[in-house]
Amino acid sequence: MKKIILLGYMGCGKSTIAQKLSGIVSIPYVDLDEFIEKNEKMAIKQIFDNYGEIHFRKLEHTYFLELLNNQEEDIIGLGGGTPCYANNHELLVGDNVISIYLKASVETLFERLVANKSKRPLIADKSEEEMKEFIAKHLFDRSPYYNHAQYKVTVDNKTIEETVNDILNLLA
Ligand SMILES: Nc1ncnc2c1ncn2[C@@H]1O[C@H](COP(=O)(O)OP(=O)(O)O)[C@@H](O)[C@H]1O
Ligand SMILES: O=C(O)C1=C[C@@H](OP(=O)(O)O)[C@@H](O)[C@H](O)C1
Ligand SMILES: [Mg+2]
Repeated sequence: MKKIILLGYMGCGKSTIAQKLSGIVSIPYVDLDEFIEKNEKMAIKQIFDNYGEIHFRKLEHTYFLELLNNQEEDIIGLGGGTPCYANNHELLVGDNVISIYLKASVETLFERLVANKSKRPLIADKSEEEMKEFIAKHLFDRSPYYNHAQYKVTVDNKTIEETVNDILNLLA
């Protein structure tokens, strides 16, 4: 079976949608960040704080490759930065994967991230004011990587169920 890969900016819903989709189609899922945390026995924030982002990006690449090659989970929720480092974007194309960019506007991302920033080292220390500008610039920089995905699903103003339905429609 092909691996279904969900990607997109922090807060677009990768972890939430991967879990929900998995429950509906009865295909096991794995969240790359959770997989890293479990294997490294450390929270993502701690990995950043203790060893720095470059170390995290190396781990992220290694564990992403491991997940692509395992036979266990066929739905993978990536971290927001995964496609943007270590040529990981090249792994989003090809016959063995179905890659889906969950596309969200700056407004949607901001709304979801203000309430959920503490575990995300890139924004944890930013004020609300700083965050909006940061997200806008960062999303612009990262979009070329996200656009390598084979499919795109817009998530603005959609419930979790509606986004999952859109994904099911494109998989059908
Ligand atoms: N319609 C929605 N779809 C997905 N997530 C949503 C939605 N509405 C609110 N959220 C919330 O947005 C937050 C970010 O979602 P998360 O799955 O952690 O994103 P990601 O893994 O892409 O960073 C979560 O707290 C989630 O509950
Ligand atoms: O965008 C990023 O660079 C990151 C996104 C996070 O995942 P989520 O997108 O699930 O928050 C996590 O991998 C880490 O904090 C770095
Ligand atoms: Mg996530």
